[in-house]
Amino acid sequence: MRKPILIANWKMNGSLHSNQALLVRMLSKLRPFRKTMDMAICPPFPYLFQVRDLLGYTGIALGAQNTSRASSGAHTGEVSATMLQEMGCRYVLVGHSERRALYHESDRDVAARFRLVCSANMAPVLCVGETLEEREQGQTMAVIERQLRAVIGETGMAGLVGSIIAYEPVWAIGTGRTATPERVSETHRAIRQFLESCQAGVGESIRIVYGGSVKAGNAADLFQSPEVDGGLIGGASLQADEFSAIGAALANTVTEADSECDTLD
Ligand SMILES: O=C(CO)COP(=O)(O)O
Repeated sequence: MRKPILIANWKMNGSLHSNQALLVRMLSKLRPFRKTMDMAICPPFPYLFQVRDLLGYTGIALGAQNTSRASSGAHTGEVSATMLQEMGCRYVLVGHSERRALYHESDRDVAARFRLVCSANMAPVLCVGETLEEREQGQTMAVIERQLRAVIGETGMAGLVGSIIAYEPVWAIGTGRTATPERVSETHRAIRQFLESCQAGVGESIRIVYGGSVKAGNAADLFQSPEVDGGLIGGASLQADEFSAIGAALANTVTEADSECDTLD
């Protein structure tokens, strides 16, 4: 069984003061879901230390929003994967569509970052997804397969094991528009089938989460498909009540039998 995971991507938001207030409120609300799912918070780099301290022993993991494609050296302004690992990060987002579009990260750049995150013993969260234009041209899976192949070319299928894929249709990010639950489910299934065709077992075991305008009001519908293993949440992760309601919706998808297995673990 794939354990659900809920990831907060704060993007370039927050302050020392607001992070503290948000987390104090959020952590108590997320506490009941700790056994049922994995959770992670990805703040901007300068707040990693603060958030790590506030997360303490809650069982909620720390994540980063990106890393350098170089491992060390003369790369002013960059942050390496080993530094993030040293700071206590367990997850690192790679290939977010905002990085691809606004900072011109190519598939090869993303693949290099992915490899470095794996080498530093963290789990990459590989963001994939199509633009509206690509979707309208029926290119969704061609785009996603190209994005996946770049990573497979860099690490082989071994790199995918233990990583997470986030399906984030670009047109759904921060727009209030979500893909329909059916469409999300179909795309996640197609991603699994593609990975299974590359190596049996990988597609079925990998966690695929959905991101793009997930809110408390649509989370239950989006998470109802067994193909959807959780969410990567942007705007709604900046509001404690909204984010914890999304957590509750995800927790509700875990059957009693599953949670008994978890308790036995
Ligand atoms: O980009 C996202 C998460 O990485 C999604 O952002 P929103 O939830 O704000 O649409």
